[in-house]
Amino acid sequence: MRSWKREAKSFAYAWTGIVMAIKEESHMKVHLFFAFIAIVTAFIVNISKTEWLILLVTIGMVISLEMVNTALERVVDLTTQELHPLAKAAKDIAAGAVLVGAMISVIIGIIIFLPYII
Ligand SMILES: Nc1ncnc2c1ncn2[C@@H]1O[C@H](COP(=O)(O)OP(=O)(O)OP(=O)(O)O)[C@@H](O)[C@H]1O
Repeated sequence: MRSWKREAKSFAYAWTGIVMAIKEESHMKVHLFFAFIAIVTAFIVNISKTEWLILLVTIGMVISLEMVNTALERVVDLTTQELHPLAKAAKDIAAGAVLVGAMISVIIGIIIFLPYII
């Protein structure tokens, strides 16, 4: 069984990863900015409990996808410094996953907030 000390260390490493992604990835700052705007707007227009749940899951999805994409970029760069079609495919597909998540989040944002605004 893992000790509490080891669990705490793993948590600290994961937290370092979050901080690193925010510091090093400009896209992370963009996602966090829009998440902040969405959360402030949600408080102002007083969305329902279900809408809060959907909003939080959506924010978590986009930020997590961006972090996995960042990690994958690092692994690809570690694997090869050369230009390689597989490196390009891996990076572009992972970036595409973030784009899918971001587009869905925009649609969800419109569905949640538009009725409160119009
Ligand atoms: N080793 C590589 N071989 C082939 N194509 C690559 C390689 N590294 C990056 N690319 C491609 O070059 C383009 C630009 O990549 P670039 O390295 O500028 O950004 P990124 O690493 O994908 O993301 P970021 O700008 O967030 O660091 C992308 O289409 C990417 O897939």
